[in-house]
Amino acid sequence: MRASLLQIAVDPDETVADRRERVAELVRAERDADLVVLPELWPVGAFAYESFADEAEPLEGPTHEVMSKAARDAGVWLHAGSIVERDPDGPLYNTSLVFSPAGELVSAYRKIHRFGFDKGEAVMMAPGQELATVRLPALTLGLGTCYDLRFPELFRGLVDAGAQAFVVPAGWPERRRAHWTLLARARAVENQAYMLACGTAGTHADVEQAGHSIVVDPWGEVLAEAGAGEETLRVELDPEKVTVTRDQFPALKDRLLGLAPPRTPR
Ligand SMILES: NC(=O)CCC(=O)C(=O)O
Repeated sequence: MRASLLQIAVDPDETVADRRERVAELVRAERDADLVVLPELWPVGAFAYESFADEAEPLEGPTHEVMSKAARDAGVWLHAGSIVERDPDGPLYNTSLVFSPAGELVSAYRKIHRFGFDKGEAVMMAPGQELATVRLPALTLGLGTCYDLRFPELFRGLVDAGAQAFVVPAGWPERRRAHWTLLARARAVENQAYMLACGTAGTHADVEQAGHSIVVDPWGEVLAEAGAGEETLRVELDPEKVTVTRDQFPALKDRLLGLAPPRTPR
C-alpha cells in the first residue's frame, strides 16, 4: 500500500483560498498513491489563533468541496488534514476530514486534546469526544491530531478499536521537534502499528514549524523523514508487517488491566 505525506508550508502571504487550490493540485499529482495525508490546520495555520473565527467553516464548507474533488480526481483515500470547523450550534472544533477515492467524506475526527493550556486552541475550541478509525481495504487507520500524540491512552484506545496504522496530522513547532520524533516512534513501538505523522513547514504567527514529517513501521524503524521545508514523503506500507510484529512479539497480549491502586501509606 503506497502512502504519500504532503508536508505543506503555511505561508501567511498566501491566501487560504490560493493554498487550497495549490494543495489540491499536489494531491492530484499523487494519483499513484493509495493514501494521501495532509497536515493539521494547513488552510489557516495551527498557531494563527486570530484567524480561527474568520476562517472557520462548516464540515461541508470550502475545504471539504476542494478536497473531495481532489480525492476523486486522484482516485485516492485522502486524509485531508484538519480544518477549523464551525458547528451549527456554535463551537469551533479542530476537525480532520477523511475522503474515499469516490470523494465521499468517510470520517470527521474532532481533535480530543486541545493545545495551549490557558490560551489559543485550548480556550477557543471545544474538545472532540469520540475516537475515530477508518477501514481501508488493506489497513485500518486510527486518527489523532498533533497534541494528541502526547496521550498514549488515546492510541491504545485506537488499537483496541482495530487500528493498525495511526495518521497524525500536526502543526508542531521546531522548538519541540525532539519530542515529535520521539513520541511518533514511541506510539508506533508500544502499539506495534505504523505511524504516519504529517507536519507543516514554514513560519506562521511567529512560530517556526518543525516539518520533519515521519513514517515509522510497527517495529519502530523510521521508514522516511522529511526535512524542514515543503516536501512530499512517499512510502510503501505492508499490512502484513503489523500482523507479523504482533504475532512474533506479542507484548500487546501481556497487558494487565484493572490493576489495584497503591495502598495508602501508613
Ligand atoms: N497544534 C498542536 O497541537 C501543537 C502541539 C505542540 O506544540 C506540542 O505538543 O508540543
